[in-house]
Amino acid sequence: MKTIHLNSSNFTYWKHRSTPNVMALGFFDGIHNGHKKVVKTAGDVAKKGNLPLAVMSFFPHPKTILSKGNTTFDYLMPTSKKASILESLGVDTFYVVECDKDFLSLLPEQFVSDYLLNLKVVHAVAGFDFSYGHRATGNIDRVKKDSHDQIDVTKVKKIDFHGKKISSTWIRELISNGEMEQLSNVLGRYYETEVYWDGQCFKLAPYYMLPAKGMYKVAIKINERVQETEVVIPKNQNRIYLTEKLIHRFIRSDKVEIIWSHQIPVVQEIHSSSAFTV
Ligand SMILES: Cc1cc2nc3c(=O)[nH]c(=O)nc-3n(C[C@H](O)[C@H](O)[C@H](O)COP(=O)(O)O)c2cc1C
Ligand SMILES: Nc1ncnc2c1ncn2[C@@H]1O[C@H](COP(=O)(O)OP(=O)(O)OP(=O)(O)O)[C@@H](O)[C@H]1O
Repeated sequence: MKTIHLNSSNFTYWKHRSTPNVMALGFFDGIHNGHKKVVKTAGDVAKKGNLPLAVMSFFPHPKTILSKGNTTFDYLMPTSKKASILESLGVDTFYVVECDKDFLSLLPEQFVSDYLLNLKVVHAVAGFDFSYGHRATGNIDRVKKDSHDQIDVTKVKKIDFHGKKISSTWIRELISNGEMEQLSNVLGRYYETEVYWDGQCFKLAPYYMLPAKGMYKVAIKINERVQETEVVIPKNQNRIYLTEKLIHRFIRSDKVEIIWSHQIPVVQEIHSSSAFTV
């Protein structure tokens, strides 16, 4: 899979290199079951038409631009992690459009002509609630008309869990409440974060979300070796402490992933001093 970071300076270059394709549209933070359905639907259309499968996402998230940096935005995963999951879903080209004020000001019809038609999209796939264009007034039903019938569309129906729409927003809420077990049901897999060892504890790599303070059952993956253990996140600290000495000695450069299983109820207040370190 090729990941292409599109911006106003390189757009013409990539436009000339694009070929007719089927494209799935959306931000896709966390790649939950709803997102997977959208990408798989686009994949089926691509296969039928013998066309490559593309995904278009944006960075940073439109909300960070619209709030003029006034609200913090918790990403579920960095673009690189999104890319590796999309690759596993059979995506050929992953476009990440640089999101800025000018991009967000595009009228829906401009977005269709400048981005979709120019990148030779012949079929666009998005969920029932995908919005785009100035004041978010564009929707997938408009794409066909705005492209003068050059782009066919498929709108994916709502994927829910026990009646509630699966969304990145809901997943963020579950993480900030430490509801990791429920989160795995909604996400369709365990939440995974990359972390790094600072000599005493783990710190979260950028663009991942730290669960609420508490004790958690996790699996720690180091260079493909997986070990189950428990970790503690103390109050008001962006740190993750081990509760037992692990045989493995972490090196600062180790690529470590934490796979979050569930929260363990604890009676007393958790302080960092109560957490052992290796
Ligand atoms: C070209 C383009 C222009 C957009 N302009 C706006 C805008 O003016 N106002 C807005 O609230 N959202 C705008 N959005 C954001 C989308 O409506 C939507 O919120 C975004 O794609 C992220 O999806 P999500 O909020 O479902 O995660 C725009 C998106 C695109 C692709
Ligand atoms: N539960 C769902 N069922 C069907 N389609 C979905 C679902 N969730 C998202 N999509 C679609 O997947 C694409 C990417 O969605 P987007 O990133 O906006 O996700 P989201 O989970 O709704 O995010 P947020 O909670 O931030 O609004 C869009 O086309 C969107 O319509």
